[in-house]
Amino acid sequence: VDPANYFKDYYSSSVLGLLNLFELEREFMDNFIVYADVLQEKVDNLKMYIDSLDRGMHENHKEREGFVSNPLNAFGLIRRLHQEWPKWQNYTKKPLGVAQLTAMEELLSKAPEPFDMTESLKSMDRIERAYDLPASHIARGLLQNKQYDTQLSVRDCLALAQHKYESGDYIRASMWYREALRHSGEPNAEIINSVLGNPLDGVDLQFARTIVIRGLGLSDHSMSRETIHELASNFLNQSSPRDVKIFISHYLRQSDEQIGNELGTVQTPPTAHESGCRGLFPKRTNLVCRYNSTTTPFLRLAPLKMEEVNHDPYIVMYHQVLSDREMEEMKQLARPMTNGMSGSEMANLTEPLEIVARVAWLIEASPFRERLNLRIGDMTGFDVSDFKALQLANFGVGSYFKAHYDYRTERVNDLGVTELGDRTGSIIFYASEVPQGGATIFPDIQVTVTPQKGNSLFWFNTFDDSTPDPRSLHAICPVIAGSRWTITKWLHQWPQMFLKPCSPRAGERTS
Ligand SMILES: O=C(O)CCC(=O)C(=O)O
Ligand SMILES: [Fe+2]
Repeated sequence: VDPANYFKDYYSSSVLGLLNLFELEREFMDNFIVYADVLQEKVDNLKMYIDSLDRGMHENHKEREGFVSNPLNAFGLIRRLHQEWPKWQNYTKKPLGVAQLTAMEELLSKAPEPFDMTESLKSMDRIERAYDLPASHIARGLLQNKQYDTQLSVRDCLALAQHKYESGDYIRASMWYREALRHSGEPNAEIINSVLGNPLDGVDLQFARTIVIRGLGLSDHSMSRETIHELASNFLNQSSPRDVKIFISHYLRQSDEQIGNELGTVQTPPTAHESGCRGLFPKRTNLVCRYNSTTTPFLRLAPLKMEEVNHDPYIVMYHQVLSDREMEEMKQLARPMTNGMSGSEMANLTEPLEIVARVAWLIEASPFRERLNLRIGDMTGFDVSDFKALQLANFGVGSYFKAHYDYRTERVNDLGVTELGDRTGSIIFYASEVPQGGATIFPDIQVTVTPQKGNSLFWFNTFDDSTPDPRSLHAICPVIAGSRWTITKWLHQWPQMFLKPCSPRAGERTS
């Protein structure tokens, strides 16, 4: 596949793509403003001419007769209509801002396609669910405990409501319809709606339908989707618009009374995965920080600050092992990045992706790569000289990596590195701050690791006897805000033969 086709026109999965879109909108607005100015100038000119005429009011017949009886007025009248007005009429017809109109059309041909729109709806949904954020908070710019000074518009809320409705999530759909109706509306809504259409047209009916479907679904689990939708349609067909309004306001009053409930939006207990992302795992105690000055001779000179994250399986965080300069260097090397799929493959996906992020492999030697590999060797004691490539990843807003194992599975076999043996250990460098979300979690052992810029996380995926340790299951929670950069390296089994000899698993030791 031509790398140019990877993800080429899709903006939604990375901050880099969104920056391009931000530029696109700015350029569009620049042209829009010039176009509006040109129009304004024309309006000003037309008014100026009218003002300059000073023909007088001439309210009644007698006054008008007096006016045309004056030879100067009569002459002027004839000459104007013969000579001037045709020219002004021509002026009104003159095409305006043609260059801007063309530019705007060209810019819009690069606007996000439906696929991008769907992806960003899915991203919002992922964030909403993973962190159980109430629609009322999101709409007002409150994400977890952080208040942003941005709000969603009525149209934003409705697009989200419609998406939930279409994906069969009637609980969240009703929350979002509710937010749309509760919205105070935008200034100049009347003028804007005259162009865009009134966003609230038909919303009452759609909201009522959602509430009815939701109610029916909750009350009788045996009913099929078709039956539920049919019953809802029958009910609504018998209702007048007034009935619908009353029905909705009754529902709103009722759910206002449950507003205290809003924080626990959907009343199902969180999965281990969700608990991890929400930071709900029990706090660890007996873990320690220490300096590692023994792995290699180098560390006797420059000891590393290590924080034990988990004893068994062993997980450790190294503090401040990547400099700001190196992080910048890495981002330069990371272009162009792909998600490994072509746009049309992405668009035809029916299953959720395992990973939504941009990834690049550093295959070519560079001083940066050699330096990092040396450091990894120093930190972990692993020999990485047989597999020098580094993986760079950028996770944009809403991006995630679903729970997976790094040891040999179908997925890893595909990568053709199996001759080096299994991925005994994994190490990642957090190369950016992630303001919200994007934790690395190990749901089975209840470990959540918050990315900290410049730090590095190392863990074992296999037992000492090199068999897979399923407790190494891990995932990346959806990024809520920020751009998450990482460098990943898998540490393979065979090159470690003499550095980390296999030993029997603790439970199997016979003596
Ligand atoms: O970036 C992370 O936190 C983990 C990355 C990971 O699991 C992987 O690349 O296999
Ligand atoms: Fe992984």
